[in-house]
Amino acid sequence: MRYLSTRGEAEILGFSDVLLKGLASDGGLYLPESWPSLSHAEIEAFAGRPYADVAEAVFRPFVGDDIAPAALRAMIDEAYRTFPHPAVAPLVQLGPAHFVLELFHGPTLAFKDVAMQLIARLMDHVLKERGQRATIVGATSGDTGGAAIAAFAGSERTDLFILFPNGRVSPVQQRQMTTSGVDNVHAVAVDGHFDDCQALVKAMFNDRRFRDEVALSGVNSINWGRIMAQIVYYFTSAASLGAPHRKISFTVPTGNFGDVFAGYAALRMGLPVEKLVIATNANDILARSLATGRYETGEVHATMSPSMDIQVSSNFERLIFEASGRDAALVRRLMAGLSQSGGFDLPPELLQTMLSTFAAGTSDEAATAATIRRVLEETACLLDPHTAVAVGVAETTDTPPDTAMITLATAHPAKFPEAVKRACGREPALPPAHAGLMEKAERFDRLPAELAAVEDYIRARTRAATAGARP
Ligand SMILES: Cc1ncc(COP(=O)(O)O)c(C=O)c1O
Ligand SMILES: N[C@@H](CCOP(=O)(O)O)C(=O)O
Repeated sequence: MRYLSTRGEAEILGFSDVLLKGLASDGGLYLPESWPSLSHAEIEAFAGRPYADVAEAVFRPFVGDDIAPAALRAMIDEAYRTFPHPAVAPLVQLGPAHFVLELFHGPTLAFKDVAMQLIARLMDHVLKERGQRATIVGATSGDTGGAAIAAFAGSERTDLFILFPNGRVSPVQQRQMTTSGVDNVHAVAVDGHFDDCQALVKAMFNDRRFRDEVALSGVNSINWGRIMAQIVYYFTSAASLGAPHRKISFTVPTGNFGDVFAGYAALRMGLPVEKLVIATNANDILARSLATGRYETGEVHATMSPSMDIQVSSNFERLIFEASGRDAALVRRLMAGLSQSGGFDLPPELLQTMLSTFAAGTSDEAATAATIRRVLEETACLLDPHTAVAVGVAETTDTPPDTAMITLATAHPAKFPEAVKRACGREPALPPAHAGLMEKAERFDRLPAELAAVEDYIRARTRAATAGARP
């Protein structure tokens, strides 16, 4: 499989190069040249199969010949053995036709583990085969950082730098990033919000000299590998509820648009999906864009679902590319508008195409707290605030009676104990495997949201600059 950039001006690459590269050299995001397709018979046969079997079937066409089948399978098995739940991503029934897909059974209790456990292994494998090292940077609003640190901690071939917004992540999220105690991991508290961290990461990729000097790589969902890994659970969950013969919709709590774009990718691969419902908190840029056709960034609001406190939703660019019939010139024009004036208008026919697949809704703070309270009373299920945003939106979305709704549960409630307690009076405890996290000593540095300061910091600490860096 070959991959091309949404902006149409970067070199076309194979899977391993795309994995290491992260962002395309023209500032765009990589997508497969064509969508592999799975037949209805193949999808039906996923029901009841081990998660790793489905993952292998989904990844194979994307990986192509770049990684030997046995090595790929071994990495998949290892990655999903880190999930103590035998189903990896189990479904829990909330109502007659409403199910919650629990994606938080991995090492850091958030859905990011599903992809991160795999791509850390894939990257290490490719780097080892090539005899290279890489410097990995990531921006986080709380969960990507912890998941990346858990996945890359101790890796011989990578140095990992995670930028998180100072004071804007939950205490559990912060400890997951600052207590690893390993030398190849650097947690950095940036004076700003998530969008500043993400802008710094993109600016580092666009600084060619720096990028080459430190052999830069990225693990945010701008990296195609992240999206690929997240496609699997759309297939496992839908098949277990009767797809392709039963109608299924998904509601996805959304920030950077990576997770819901993985659902769109599953649809493009042949999974029949009625609707993909985008659920946002008060940072409702995506819901507003679909309602008005105007994508307009504004103030970031701090909410009880901090991982979704995002305005610049990177993967929306991938959807613009796909829904416009792969019009790279349009993507370039809209993205130029975004950087020049903070917004752009979606052409009306593009908006209509998006609306044929997507719907969107917003849950404000009061509604989210009420959802946590009500679901606990009615089902004894304790939701984290991100999942509660999505459950609230799913319940207010028009769903035909013959359609099952799957809402993605993206984090364990114990990552946000204060917010959950405020909402329903019950403070969720961390699972036993995480006992002691809050007592561990923290190690992190604090930096201004300035490119030069962050680049100097990384330069001084990366080992890729000195040994076998990628050319
Ligand atoms: C718990 C949680 N839910 C939802 C999201 C939104 O996912 P995405 O950015 O892929 O839209 C994130 C982070 O982005 C998250 O950490
Ligand atoms: N919510 C994320 C933000 C980064 O998103 P990503 O999926 O692009 O890595 C987080 O928790 O860090």
